[in-house]
Amino acid sequence: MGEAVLAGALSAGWAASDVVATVRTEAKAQRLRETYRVATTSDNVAAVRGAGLVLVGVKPKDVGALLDEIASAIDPQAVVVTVAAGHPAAFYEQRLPAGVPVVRAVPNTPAAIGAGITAIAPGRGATDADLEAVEHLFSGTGAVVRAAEKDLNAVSAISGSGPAYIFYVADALAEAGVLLGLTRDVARRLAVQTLLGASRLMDESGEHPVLLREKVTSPGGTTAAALRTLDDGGVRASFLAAATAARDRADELGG
Ligand SMILES: NC(=O)C1=CN([C@@H]2O[C@H](COP(=O)(O)OP(=O)(O)OC[C@H]3O[C@@H](n4cnc5c(N)ncnc54)[C@H](OP(=O)(O)O)[C@@H]3O)[C@@H](O)[C@H]2O)C=CC1
Ligand SMILES: O=C(O)[C@@H]1CCC=N1
Repeated sequence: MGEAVLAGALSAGWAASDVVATVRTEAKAQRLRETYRVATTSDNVAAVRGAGLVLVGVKPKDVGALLDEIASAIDPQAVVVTVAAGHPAAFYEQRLPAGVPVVRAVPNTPAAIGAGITAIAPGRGATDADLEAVEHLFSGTGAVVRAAEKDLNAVSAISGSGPAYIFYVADALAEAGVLLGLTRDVARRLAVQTLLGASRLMDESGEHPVLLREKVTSPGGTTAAALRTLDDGGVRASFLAAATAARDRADELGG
């Protein structure tokens, strides 16, 4: 995720010479230097010293130790942005020097190709100017929306995890094609292009998904037979339960 944000920030006009990426292996350092022309270091404390904006991109379980490591080196004027799921802004505020503004962000992996959507929410001390700086950071990764912090775990359940649900559907659809005798290659291409085309149609037509679904579903036809089977299998209810499970897990990770 951190690399996707890095790529997006550079395409939004951030100068590579202003960025320091922290890494744990020389192989990764070399790849980032060669791909993005940014400086790299394995010293987190040195990386944050003097930085105007610090992006936290480690796993939720590693955030506490990382903050303990870097807190004393963070410039009081810096903005700390975090993409880690779950932890509330207050978790950061308790561990950082008083007054350091925190902004939480929930991106998703299509950010890597500039087609992501990121929701951002301010912590207690973050100003509108801080939010604008963070909006600019993510603008190269796709759309950016503002949300209330209390809603971020729900956002994470929909758009943060959402790409995984779509890949799951793509895989299931392709496997269905194989079941019906199509080659794997053809089945995969049919599934992927259908998801892409349907997504673009929703976006470009602006029509509600229900209306678009009705246009595919001829009375007494083949799609109606398929959709009844999905309803019988509880697929819609499973999506509701899945999103609820993701939101609850984010609540749990945040303690
Ligand atoms: N993946 C997703 O779709 C989304 C993820 N998120 C959040 O983004 C965060 C990262 O997730 P993701 O990118 O999937 O996970 P990754 O494991 O791919 O990325 C975490 C990175 O942090 C590095 N790292 C770990 N500890 C340290 C440390 N102490 N100092 C410096 N670097 C460190 C790891 O280095 P190394 O490579 O050496 O292990 C790794 O590159 C999570 O908190 C997650 O909740 C949010 C929205 C969507
Ligand atoms: O699975 C996770 O925990 C992260 C957060 C949202 C998407 N991936």
